[in-house]
Order: sequence, then structure tokens, then C-alpha cells
Amino acid sequence: MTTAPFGARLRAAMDTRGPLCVGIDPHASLLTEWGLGDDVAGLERFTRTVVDALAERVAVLKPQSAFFERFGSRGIAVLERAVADARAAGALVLMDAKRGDIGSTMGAYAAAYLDPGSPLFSDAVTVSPYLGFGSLRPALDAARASGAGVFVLALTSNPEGAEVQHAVRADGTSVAASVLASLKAENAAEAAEGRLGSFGAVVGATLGTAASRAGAELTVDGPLLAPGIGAQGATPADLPGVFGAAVRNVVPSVSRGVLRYGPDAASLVEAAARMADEVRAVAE
Ligand SMILES: O=c1ccn([C@@H]2O[C@H](COP(=O)(O)O)[C@@H](O)[C@H]2O)c(=O)[nH]1
Repeated sequence: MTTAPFGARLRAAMDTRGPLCVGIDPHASLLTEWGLGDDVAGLERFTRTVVDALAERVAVLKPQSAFFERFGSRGIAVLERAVADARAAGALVLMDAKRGDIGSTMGAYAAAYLDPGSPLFSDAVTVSPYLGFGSLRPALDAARASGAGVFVLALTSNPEGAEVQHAVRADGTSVAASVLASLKAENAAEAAEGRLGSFGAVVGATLGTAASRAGAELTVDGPLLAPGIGAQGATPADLPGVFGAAVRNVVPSVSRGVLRYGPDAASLVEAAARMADEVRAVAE
């Protein structure tokens, strides 16, 4: 590995830029609101505007792969360009792809997002542990080898997530608690040296006290991606209540709550800065 581990790069970015992650989610409705066509040209203009406005300012940009995949290969080409441009401008790119499959197929997903030779290589990727945490091993190993990161869905921001994530296993722990404990084990070496690990959890900012109800220990010694701020109803003020002492490792994520201020670049910058200020006020 020639690059520093993701956890170290993320901590440095959070310290210099603040911890905010802005999602690139080109919803059809947003393309229309921005006066763009719901087509590849609209997708490209939207994506380029967000990257140009924010990649030099925020710690993390999180393209939502689904919105690019719906345009087929030409949408993926836009995504590839966005990843490269955002990284070149200094943002860390978290590919929100939520992949999860049997281990052998997981290896191919890892090659797509975590192999530096891939056109979609990203600083980190979201994955789903519901084929068993062990099925994620190829992604965890690939990330370790390339200095990338992995964010595992643990307690998602949507209300439906609880039916799976709060389910209690034969050993009496919840599914979410078990995912979080597995992540903590992955980060053990970095934690022993006082560094932020590269293996993070997705924990919704919308959760209220649900994490403690699921018996989930949020201190995984890695980053905690907190989506749900803005359009899903959570605010930065909710973060201390959801995360407690772990708030220092939280990367609050907002997509529509910033994107709705486009297409004017200055308005996007202002919206992200306002959100970052609100986050700073509660996270320090
Ligand atoms: O638990 C989760 C995991 C991922 N997401 C993703 O984050 C954004 C949220 O968009 P908003 O417009 O800020 O609501 C979106 O890409 C989701 O797929 C999540 O919301 N919750």
C-alpha cells in the first residue's frame, strides 16, 4: 500500500474541512427542479456542478450509484468522471453502492470499487452485511490492501431497517450489535495505536435512542456515517443524542438537504457551509 489508510486520511480531512459528507443524488425530481432534462446530459451537468462547487470544500462526497446506474453505461461514465474529478480536487469519495453477496461475488464488487486499477476505484464503499458479516471478507481485505475504507450498514436511517437490524440472535445480541462488534474487531490494530480505523458503520441520524434499544455499542473505533439529515427529518442537533461520546467519529451525511439549493453554485456552497457550521456547533 503506498497511500495512507482511509481512516487516517478521513481523520485528516475531518480536521481540516470539518466532518460533513454531501451526497450526490441526482433524483429525477432534482434534475427537473434544476431546469435540467431527466437524461444523461442533465445527469452530467448536475454532477459536474456539485463536484465543482463542493469537492474542494467538504471532507467527503458520496455519489449514490443507483442514480447513475439508471442511465446504463453512459450514466456509469458520468459516475467514473465524478469520482476522478472529486478525488483530484481533494475530496474523499465514498461510493454509496450498498453491495453485498456471497464471498466469491463480493470479490468482484471489491475489484470494482476497491482495486486502484478500476475506473470506479473510490476511497470507500458502502456494503450490506445481510449475507453474513463474513461474506464481506473480500471487500475488507481489498480495502486493507489498497488503503481504502468500507462502511457496513448497521442501523440504517429508514424505519423499515429495525425489523432486521434489531432482531435478536441466538446468543441474545441484536444483529446490529453483532455487526458493530465485528467492525470494532476489524479496527483493533489502528485503535491500539490511537488511530481511526478504516472500517466504518452506517448509523442513521434519525435513530433517536434506537441504538441503545438494540443494545448496540457505537464505539467501533472507525467512522460512523450518519445519513438522514435534511430530507429524512434529522438535524445536526440530533447527533449527540444518537451517538453520545462517539460523536467525534461521526460523518454526518446530507444529500437533498444541500442539493435542493442548486443549480447556483454559490447557493450550494452556502448550504453546505451552513450545515457544516451546525455540525461543528454540536460535535465540538
Ligand atoms: O441508512 C442509510 C444508508 C444510506 N442512505 C443514503 O443516503 C442518502 C440520503 O439522502 P437524503 O437526500 O439526504 O435523504 C441516500 O443516497 C440514501 O441511499 C440513507 O439515507 N440511509
